[in-house]
Amino acid sequence: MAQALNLSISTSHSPKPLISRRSTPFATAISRFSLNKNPIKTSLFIRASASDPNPSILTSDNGVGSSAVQERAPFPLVSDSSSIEVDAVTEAELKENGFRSTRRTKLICTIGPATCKPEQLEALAVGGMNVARINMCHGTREWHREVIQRVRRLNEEKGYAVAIMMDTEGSEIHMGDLGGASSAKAEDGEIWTFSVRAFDSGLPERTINVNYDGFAEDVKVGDELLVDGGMVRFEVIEKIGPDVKCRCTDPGLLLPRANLTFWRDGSLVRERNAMLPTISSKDWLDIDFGIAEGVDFLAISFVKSAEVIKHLKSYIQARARDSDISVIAKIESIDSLRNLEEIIQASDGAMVARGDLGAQIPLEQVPSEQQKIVQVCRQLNKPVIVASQLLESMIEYPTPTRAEVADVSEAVRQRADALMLSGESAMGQFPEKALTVLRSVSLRIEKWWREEKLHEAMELPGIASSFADRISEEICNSAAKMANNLEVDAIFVYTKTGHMASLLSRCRPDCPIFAFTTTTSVRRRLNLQWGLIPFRLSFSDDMESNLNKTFSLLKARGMIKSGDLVISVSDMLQSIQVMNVP
Ligand SMILES: Nc1ncnc2c1ncn2[C@@H]1O[C@H](COP(=O)(O)OP(=O)(O)OP(=O)(O)O)[C@@H](O)[C@H]1O
Ligand SMILES: CC(=O)C(=O)O
Ligand SMILES: [K+]
Ligand SMILES: [Mg+2]
Repeated sequence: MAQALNLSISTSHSPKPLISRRSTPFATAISRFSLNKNPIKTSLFIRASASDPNPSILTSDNGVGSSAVQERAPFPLVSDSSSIEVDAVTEAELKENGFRSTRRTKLICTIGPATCKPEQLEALAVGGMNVARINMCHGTREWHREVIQRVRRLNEEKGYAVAIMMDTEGSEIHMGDLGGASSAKAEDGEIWTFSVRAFDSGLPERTINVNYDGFAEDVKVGDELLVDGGMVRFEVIEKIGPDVKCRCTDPGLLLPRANLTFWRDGSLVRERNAMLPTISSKDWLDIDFGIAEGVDFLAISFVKSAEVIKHLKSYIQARARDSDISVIAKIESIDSLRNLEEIIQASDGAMVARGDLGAQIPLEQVPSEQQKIVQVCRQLNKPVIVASQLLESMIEYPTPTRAEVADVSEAVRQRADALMLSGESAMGQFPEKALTVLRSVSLRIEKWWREEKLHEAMELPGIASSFADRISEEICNSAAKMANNLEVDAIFVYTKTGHMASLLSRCRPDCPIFAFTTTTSVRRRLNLQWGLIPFRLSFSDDMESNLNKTFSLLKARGMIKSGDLVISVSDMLQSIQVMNVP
């Protein structure tokens, strides 16, 4: 499709073009209609066939100079509005504040002891949690199953659409669980023992279990031991069989199962943990559990290569034939940075897991890696999550630091798909307040960027692997551009697989995207993607009737009103339609 597309304009019911086969640029044709203040209904049909590989675009405008829309197609008043499903929180938000102010950045909360009760989960759902994350590093499968069931129940009974993400433990080196204590303080100069021994009768004082049997063999006297990427530091002073004696050099709070890395001569010692599998035997059991429980996303810790993702995806496909669990690659190791593009290409999304990433590369390198990962994901059309320490101080305090707010703003400004709370929501004292901060900072920054038109246009390379996909991609790119130029209120997309919705999201248009999809699982998956408002709706191949149905259902619920300008696209009919809500 190297040459200019042929453009013709016709009424949608007359196959005879008004202006035939003229090479008119999109924008010119459209601006003619945008001047018209009568109800507008404009369609661009792109048709391609095997015999005619050059698609022709037919533009229909049955609104110009007449109120043809109402005359021709009176909209049935459907009283049964229950056949459209949307997240109750989004619905309320749309009713109160209209299209423009809906939040585009999605929010994920890690669920832990501070947020696992039904009323706590509901408070997070009301506060805008789009995805609940459970971390298999902590708690039992029973505990996690209970959380999943509570979230499901909330969705069913109260109309939320919270998706579930299960995060694997991965087989990096972790501390044990501190013998039941919720934390332990390590003071400067104290001597602590890190041991691979199993202690039957409780942990001796200042002793930490290590989960990796090779630990005592691998470390050397003089190595630096970093807990949680440097939150606490030790120096190895002596090895006695399975025990490693260390002196605390940077005091701080030790948390159960915190990650451990060791450094020698200023660089990370990775030979040994490079030998550990990305997905441990425990992880495989957890993954089976996740598949059985029907989680929406599997986040894989310490991914090193695309191979492991492909392997896992084929496993999921064999185990859960009808399910479409998305696999999210967590970028948190040196290897994952090295193989970034192929890992992201193989995955359904990625997470910038800054906690462990900051333990593997110098901290000052994390921001540029974050920006790069966000950019690669956007180019490859994969959702991206920015995670860890966004509001770390809110684990203890009710207000964030200015620096934390600046960090959240930067992730929103980069237009990451989603932001994630970890300890802030899992075990912090102010989970709801932390979520409120993410929400209000997202809204404010998104608004500022739209108003000031500050977003730089990102070069979006073609990613389609077939000609049909390429048409979808062109349609979405054009629809998003038109939406910005015409300042429409919303883009509607009718999509069975969610693909067209994600292509639109990738363009990061100024208006929200209403994504109509037929299945609950696709709808929940779209929850992770920037700017999408997912609805479940049964629809047919007849776009005219789909639109009529949608308009009446949404109007009946007060979510749109007459005169709103929308652009609609679908993956059944390759067309772009522009119209006022009748
Ligand atoms: N299910 C849980 N049960 C108990 N504590 C939890 C649970 N989930 C999280 N936490 C607590 O919240 C903290 C932050 O959670 P987070 O998910 O970021 O884990 P993490 O240990 O930092 O590891 P990861 O690198 O996998 O994110 C944990 O260190 C732990 O103390
Ligand atoms: C989220 C996570 O795993 C990390 O930041 O390390
Ligand atoms: K994890
Ligand atoms: Mg991690």
